Amino acid sequence: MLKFDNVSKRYSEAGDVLSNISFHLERGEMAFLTGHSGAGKSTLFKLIALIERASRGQIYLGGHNVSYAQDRQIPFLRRKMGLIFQDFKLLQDRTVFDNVALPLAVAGYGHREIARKVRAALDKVGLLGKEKKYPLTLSGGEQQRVGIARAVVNKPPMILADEPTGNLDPELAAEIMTLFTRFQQVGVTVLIVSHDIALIHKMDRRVLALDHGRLVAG
Ligand SMILES: Nc1ncnc2c1ncn2[C@@H]1O[C@H](COP(=O)(O)OP(=O)(O)OP(=O)(O)O)[C@@H](O)[C@H]1O
Repeated sequence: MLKFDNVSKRYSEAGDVLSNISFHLERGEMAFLTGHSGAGKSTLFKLIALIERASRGQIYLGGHNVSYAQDRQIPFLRRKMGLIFQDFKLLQDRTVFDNVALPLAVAGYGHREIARKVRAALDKVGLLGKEKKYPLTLSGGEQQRVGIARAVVNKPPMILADEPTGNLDPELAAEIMTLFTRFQQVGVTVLIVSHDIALIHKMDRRVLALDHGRLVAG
C-alpha cells in the first residue's frame, strides 16, 4: 500500500532531515510513526501526503511510483488518503455537515450522494444528529471525530494521522484509537504519527521510529 525505497529529504538550510528511509506498509496494516522532537516525523508525513517531495529515493502509493507525479496529479492522488491533524483543521464558519462534505464537493459529487455519504461517515464516528452544529460548539473529542469523518468520507484506502490525539485526554484518545482500529479491520491502512509512548505501548502495533532523520525501528 505504501512503500518507501531509500528516501531522503534535504532542505538547503537544514541539510538531510530524512536519510535513506525504507519501509513497506501492507494494505490493512496499522502502524505508529514515532521519534523525538525534530526527528523528522512531520517531514515524513508530508512526503506521504505529497505536501513535500523527496530529494532522493522512490515512494510508492498503492503500487504506483508517485516520486515523479506532476503537480496536477497530486489532488487526485491525495484522494486516496484521509488526512487527520492534531488541530483538527475544521472550518469554524461551516457546520459539521459542510465540513465533512467538503472533499465530496471538491470531487464533484451531487447533492443527494453527498448527503448519503456524509451521514454514513458521521454514523461511523458516532456523530449522527450533530450535522447542523458548528465545530466550536463541540468537545475536542467530537471535533476530532468530525475530522476523521471528513478524512474517511471518500473511503480512502489509507488514513494518515499527524498527532491525532495530541490535544485530547487519555480517555478520548482511546476512543479515537478504537475508531482507527475499526477502519483497519475493514482493510484500511492506518499510519499514526505520535510521540505518546503510553498510547503506542497500549496499542501494541508496529512502530516505525525515527532518530535524527534515520529509521531506527520498524
Ligand atoms: N521547511 C523546512 N525547511 C527547513 N528545515 C525544515 C523544514 N521543515 C522541517 N525542517 C527541519 O527538519 C527537521 C525535522 O523536522 P520535523 O518537523 O519533520 O520533525 P518532527 O519529528 O515532526 O518534530 P516535532 O515532533 O517537534 O513536530 C527539523 O530539524 C526541522 O527544523
